Formats: sequence, structure tokens, C-alpha cells
Amino acid sequence: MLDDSKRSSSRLTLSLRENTQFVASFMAFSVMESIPTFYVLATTVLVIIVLRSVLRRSPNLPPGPTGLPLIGSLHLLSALPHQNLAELAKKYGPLMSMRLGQEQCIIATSPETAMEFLKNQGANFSSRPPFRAGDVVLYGQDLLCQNATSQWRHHRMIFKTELTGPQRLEATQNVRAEEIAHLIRTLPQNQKVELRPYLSVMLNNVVSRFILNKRLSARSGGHETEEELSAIKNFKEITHEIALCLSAFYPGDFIPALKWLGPQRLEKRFKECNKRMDLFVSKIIAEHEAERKLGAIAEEEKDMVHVLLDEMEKSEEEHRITMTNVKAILWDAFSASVDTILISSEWTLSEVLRKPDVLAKAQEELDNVVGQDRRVLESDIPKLVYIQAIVKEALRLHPPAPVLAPHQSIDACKAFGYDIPAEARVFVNVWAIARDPSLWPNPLEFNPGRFMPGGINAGIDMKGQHFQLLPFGAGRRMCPGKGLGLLIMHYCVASLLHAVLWTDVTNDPEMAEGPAGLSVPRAVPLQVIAKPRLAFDFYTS
Ligand code: HEM
Repeated sequence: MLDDSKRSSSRLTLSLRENTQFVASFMAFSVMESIPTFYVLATTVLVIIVLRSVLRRSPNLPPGPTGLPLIGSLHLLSALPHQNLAELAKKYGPLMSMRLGQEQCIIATSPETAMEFLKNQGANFSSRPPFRAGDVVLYGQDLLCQNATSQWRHHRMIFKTELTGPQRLEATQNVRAEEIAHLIRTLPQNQKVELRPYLSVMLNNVVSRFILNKRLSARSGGHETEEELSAIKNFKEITHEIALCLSAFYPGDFIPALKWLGPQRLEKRFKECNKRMDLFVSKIIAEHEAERKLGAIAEEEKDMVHVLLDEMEKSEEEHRITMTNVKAILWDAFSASVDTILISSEWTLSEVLRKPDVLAKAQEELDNVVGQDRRVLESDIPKLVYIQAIVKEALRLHPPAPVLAPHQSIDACKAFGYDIPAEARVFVNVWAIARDPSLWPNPLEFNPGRFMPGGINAGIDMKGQHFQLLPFGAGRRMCPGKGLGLLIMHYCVASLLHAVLWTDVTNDPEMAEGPAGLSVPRAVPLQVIAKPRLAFDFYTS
């Protein structure tokens, strides 16, 4: 299920979630695990840290808060760090530096500073910092965790062109049409329901059929066999466990000097999670290999596993795709997609249902372009410009990764006259930039019209060229699944607004955020009463 999945959002968001308990929990782990030597070791480490900071020539860093010994400024961050960082930027400016643990971090909170790190000096900032959970659970081989090597570039190219490119999107249209039709048909009518679990099942199945040609969420009224139900349960547990591992606070990621202290309990959990995931994926790959032995698979029948196995067979030594790469990339595709699209679709519908004028305009457009005697097709989307503006406006206000996944500098450099050390972590707060009143008139108002031709922000797109709007990032690390993500969102929002009459019955006037997991969801899930708007005969397949 969706709530359990994924991690696209910044690891900062995740890993700092429990920062307030950081010192206490870290000490507890350490004391439990190595009581006899703990005090001696801890004192030695502290002395080394203090000596290092005294002896190191202090660079001319951007302004920022002075941190505490050992934890730096971790204590300034809560479960919604993008909000804390936005507040701090009001005091220290759009280029800010702070220490998180022992790591030097740079926070970018303006289009200019974002552009500097993602584009102007993009090559130097395209690496990722060390991430123990990713290294163990996903072998450090998934796209999100890999450093900026030629192997990573090659894998990204395959991901963008072969796995999520236009041809694959076209070949899988029927999958999305079937799963959305099923959601519309089976959504309980005339009663209060929480929409998120229904969206979650639909998206899990859209993505799992796209990746491995199998449904991995049980559908209401479905006829799964015992074996299928057991695989579905297993998948749900594994995705949940991976999300927990990837969002756990691992002290060594922020205080490298303490890496050797563990905590062993987390290490053990990461390894067990990796083992379980490996077993699950290996079985799927073995099934695909068996199928391939029976004869060549037609191009249109190939899912992502087949495409990756093709690539593995033909890849040259230098850029070899190994079986480990295949497994990690498959998990990337799951974990980077379902949660981002689910959270974003729920925010989009939540915003639209609070604005009767926006809802009416959207339905008017749908009736003009599609009419009322057939269902929405993906080929309608280019003409549904208001629906596209709705999705864009929702991603502006609610980017699922409010702070981009951390980038890391390869070499020391200068930016805006300041020194940026090598291996500094750069966090771009796209949430704060997209709500900046100096860039966006009435920034907190949900107003899709701003992006329509003649609107106040017409012409701004999400392709990574306009640095005031970066829900998918920009430059070398920009999301390679953007095309698929937007296609599913446009199609899902258009179909649901076209087919159903919605009443929002959520008791949450503030529409608060969080708590942040791998993405930032609504604190109170959207609750609706649905009634058919059109005959559901169009949704029988
Ligand atoms: C609404 C949907 C989505 C949003 C808003 C989104 C956003 C993002 C963001 C902000 C990043 C990090 C960029 C950076 O580090 O600068 C990212 C990375 C990534 N996304 Fe997405 N994403 C979405 C859907 C998808 C889908 C559908 C897939 C795959 C099928 C995907 C695969 C990835 C991968 C593999 C990365 C890591 C790329 C790398 O580090 O080289 N995403 N995404």
C-alpha cells in the first residue's frame, strides 16, 4: 500500500524526523552495545572533533546558525524540516550554511542559488552523500543513491529512454486505462470514504504492471489466488520495511567519526530487509528468465524487468549492468514513483474540491474536450490545458519532495563569493521557493489560472529551466520518471473529475502537512462522498 512505500523525498526530510531524540537515542544505543569502552571512546572522539574544528582553517562560509558541539544544528529541525529551513532562510538569506551533525550543509532558497548548484556548477554538485541504509538495503546501486559516475549516467540514460521513454508509455496505455476504470467502478458511492487507500491500490497496480506485469495490490472484488495474495502481502511488508529503513536516523551518516559505533541493531535490520527484498526480486527475475527461455518476447509484451534483462545481456564491460543493478533499479522504480504520485494526486484533488470555481472550470473543459458520452483517453491530455494547470499548481504548493534529495560537492569551490568546501551537502528548498511572495503573487492561493495563457505566471514550466518551480528538480539529477509521473497524474485527475461528482467531507480546514515520511502527505487524509457524474458503462474494462 502506498503509505508504506517509498522514499523519493529528501533523505533529510526522512532522516531528521526524529532528530529531537537524536542525542538520547544515540547515547542509549551506544551505551547498550559497548558499555565497557563507551566513555573512553566517546571522550576520544569528542577530543578529535574539537581539535579538528580548532585546527581547520575556517572557510568563508555563507551565513547561518551556529551549531552545538557534535549535533550541529540538528536540534533546529523538526518533522517538517522544509518549514524550519524556510524560517531560517528568512533570517540568514537564500544562501545559508549550517552544520548537521559534523556535516557541512548549504541550503539554497532562491531560484538564483538553486540554479547555481543545479545548473551553473551542476557537474560539481551532482554527487550524493553517503547513506548507510541505501548502501545496505539497495546495495548502494539504485539511481538515487549512486554517485555521479559514468555507470550512473549510463543507468540514468537507460531509465529515461528505455524504461520510461515515450514508446514504453504508449505501449502501456491499456494498463493505466484498466486500473483507473477499476477504481472508478469500485469506489463506494454515496457514502463517506477515505480516498487514499483506493488511489494507493490503483497506483500500486499501475506501477507494478508497468514494471513486472503483475498486480501487487489486492483490488476490491478481485479474484486473486492464494499464491497471488501471499505475494501481495509480502510485497506490502517489504515496501513498508524499506521505507522504515530508509527513513531511520543513522548517526554515522551525519557524524562519520561515530560510524564504527553502529548502532548494530539498525545494521542488522538493514541487512535483513535487503535479504528479504533480494529474495522477492530474485523470484520475479527467475520467472522472467524462465519465460525468456521459452522464446523471444515481443517488444510490446516486455515489461521493465525484460527491458533491464535485455540491457544486461547486451551491455559492454565498461558500463555493465549487473544483476545487482537490475534489482536496485527495479526497486527505484517502485519506491520513487508510487508514493510521489499518490501524495501529489491526493493534494491535487483536495485543493480542487475546496474551490467550486476551479472544479466547475475543470469539468467544463472536460465536457468540451471529451464530452459526456465516452471516457477520458490519454490522447485527450494535450488538449486539457486547465487540468494540466491544476496539476502544476498543486505541485507548486505541495511538491512531494519539498527539499530535493541531497546533492554533494565533489571539489571545493566558490559560490556568490563564499567558500563551499568539498563534500558539502546541498539542500534545495523547492517548497519555500515556490511559495516566495516576491516571485509568486498571492503565493498561498490555489490558482491554476496563473499558469493559463495570459495568466500571471503563464509560460513557467516544470522542465527544470524555471528555477522558481522545481518539483522534479533540475539538471543532471532531475527526476528521470517525470514523464510517467505527470502522465499518470494528468490522466488520474482528469478521469476522476470527469466521471464522479465529489463532495469533500474532510474535517481539516487548514489542510496541514505531515508528518513527513518519504514524501509529505496531508496530515488528515482526504475524505469524500462520491456520486456518478456519467454512466459508468464507459468504465467496464
Ligand atoms: C509526481 C511525481 C514525481 C515527482 C514530483 C518526483 C520528484 C523527484 C525529485 C524531486 C527527485 C530528486 C531530484 C534531485 O535530486 O535533484 C527525483 C529523483 C528520482 N525520481 Fe522522481 N518524481 C516523481 C515520479 C517519479 C517516477 C514515476 C519515477 C520512476 C518511474 C521516478 C524516479 C526517480 C528516480 C530514479 C530518481 C533518482 C534520480 C537520480 O538521482 O539520478 N520519479 N524525483
